[in-house]
Amino acid sequence: MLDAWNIHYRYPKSERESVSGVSLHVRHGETVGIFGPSGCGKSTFARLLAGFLVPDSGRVTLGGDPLPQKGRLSVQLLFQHPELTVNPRWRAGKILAEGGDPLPEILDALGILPSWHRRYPHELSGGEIQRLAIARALHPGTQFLIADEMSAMIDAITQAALWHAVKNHQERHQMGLVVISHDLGLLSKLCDRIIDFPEGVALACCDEGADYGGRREGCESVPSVARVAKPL
Ligand SMILES: Nc1ncnc2c1ncn2[C@@H]1O[C@H](COP(=O)(O)OP(=O)(O)OP(=O)(O)O)[C@@H](O)[C@H]1O
Repeated sequence: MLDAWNIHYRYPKSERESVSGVSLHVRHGETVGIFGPSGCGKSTFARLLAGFLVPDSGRVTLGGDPLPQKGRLSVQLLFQHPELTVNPRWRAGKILAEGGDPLPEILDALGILPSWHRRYPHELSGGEIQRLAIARALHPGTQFLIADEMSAMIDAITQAALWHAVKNHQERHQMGLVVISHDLGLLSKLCDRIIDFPEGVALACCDEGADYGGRREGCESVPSVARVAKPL
């Protein structure tokens, strides 16, 4: 499991906490959606969950141990703006190889063409760079993937193809998936459960035909998602 235990985090120049007492527990093979208003700390929490930031208090564990500091990251994070996560001086082939040899079926599923390999990021579209970032992140060694507004800037058809590739990989490798999005429709299609951030209560049960009009009403509380003690 990937576990966040009562996480608190305040940015050095900020007077208030951006994440305040959040806990989350994600199982292998499970997809958890995170939904919440702008500025409530979702992206900060994603960075904490992936080990990009270190909590002021609380802890993140993977299989009960602290997140590994060395080697290939077992928890991968994808952002809305993939161009910020690739080295602009590297060709696409080198970017892809950064995460180990990319799986041919992943390249195929994501529609990554061999002709892209010699191009620099500025010679690719935003959607094409996002495909590189996804291919780099999807590796048999990736136990958990955190997708922070990964497909927000992508057209609906490409978005569907990318999520299809991610979900196929998840099924094959029992990867845990955390999806952060403002799009409740997308979350309802992808996720086993959705939580309302930062309160941490179950927003909806993702049964087929679930009615999101009722929001919190009628949803079972999810014991693995603790309530936040203090709202932001
Ligand atoms: N580097 C930073 N330094 C100081 N404060 C920051 C920094 N990054 C984010 N914040 C603040 O932390 C709070 C949470 O930001 P965060 O980006 O995590 O929210 P979010 O829920 O992901 O928002 P959105 O849905 O708009 O992407 C905000 O008040 C933001 O201004």
